[in-house]
Amino acid sequence: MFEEFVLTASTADLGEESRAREHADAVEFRMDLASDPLAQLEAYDGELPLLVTNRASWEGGEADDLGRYDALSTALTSDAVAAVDVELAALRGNAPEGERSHATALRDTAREEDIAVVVSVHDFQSTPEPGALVDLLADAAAEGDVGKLATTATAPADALAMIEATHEATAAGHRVATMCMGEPGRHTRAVTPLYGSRIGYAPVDPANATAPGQYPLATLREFVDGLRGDDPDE
Ligand SMILES: O=C1C[C@@](O)(C(=O)O)C[C@@H](O)[C@@H]1O
Repeated sequence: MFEEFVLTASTADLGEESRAREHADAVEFRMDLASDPLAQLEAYDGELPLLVTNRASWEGGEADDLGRYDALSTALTSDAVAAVDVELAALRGNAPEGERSHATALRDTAREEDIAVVVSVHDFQSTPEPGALVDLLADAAAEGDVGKLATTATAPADALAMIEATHEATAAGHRVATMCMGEPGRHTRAVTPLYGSRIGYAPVDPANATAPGQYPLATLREFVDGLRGDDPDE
């Protein structure tokens, strides 16, 4: 997974998979936003592979912090799960007590099961300058199979910084996924795949966006394929 760009339908409801199938390559299952996520996983009989995310509260999610690892470990036993998201701060140990050992053990389990590890970083306030973004991407990519960075754009220059950092990190050999949150950075979701970003996130139904500035799934698919010049009939 992630040899090429993967468009995920980001959702808390696996029942949406049938509607996502036409446009998405995978589903990001936001376990922290879902009701009874493990029951949903057990009942899942969709076609799209799953990226499971159980975002910690200290990183903008709603999961019970250390408790989320139990649910993630159970999720990794599901055949449908092809990738798991882990926060860089958890792996690097500058997160709350106990995170590092849990995150490392989860990554070990994922590797044993041949499940890809997406190591993520979020900045809900701002977008640092490109050099700092490249450093974050290099750190995240070194800890897993893909280093993912989502920052908040408050001006067009922030979007430009993210595009530049995507290009530089990819040119340096790091496998990354990048995007800006917020209106001025919205277009980065369509454009960074041209510079190497490997994952896109979009809601099937715009009312259920999992981050500010996401395009609806069908729209992002059209933008990414259109900018790449892919033939829509193929
Ligand atoms: O980390 C990410 C990226 C994201 O925050 C976005 O900006 O699209 C959406 C989240 O669901 C996902 O886990």
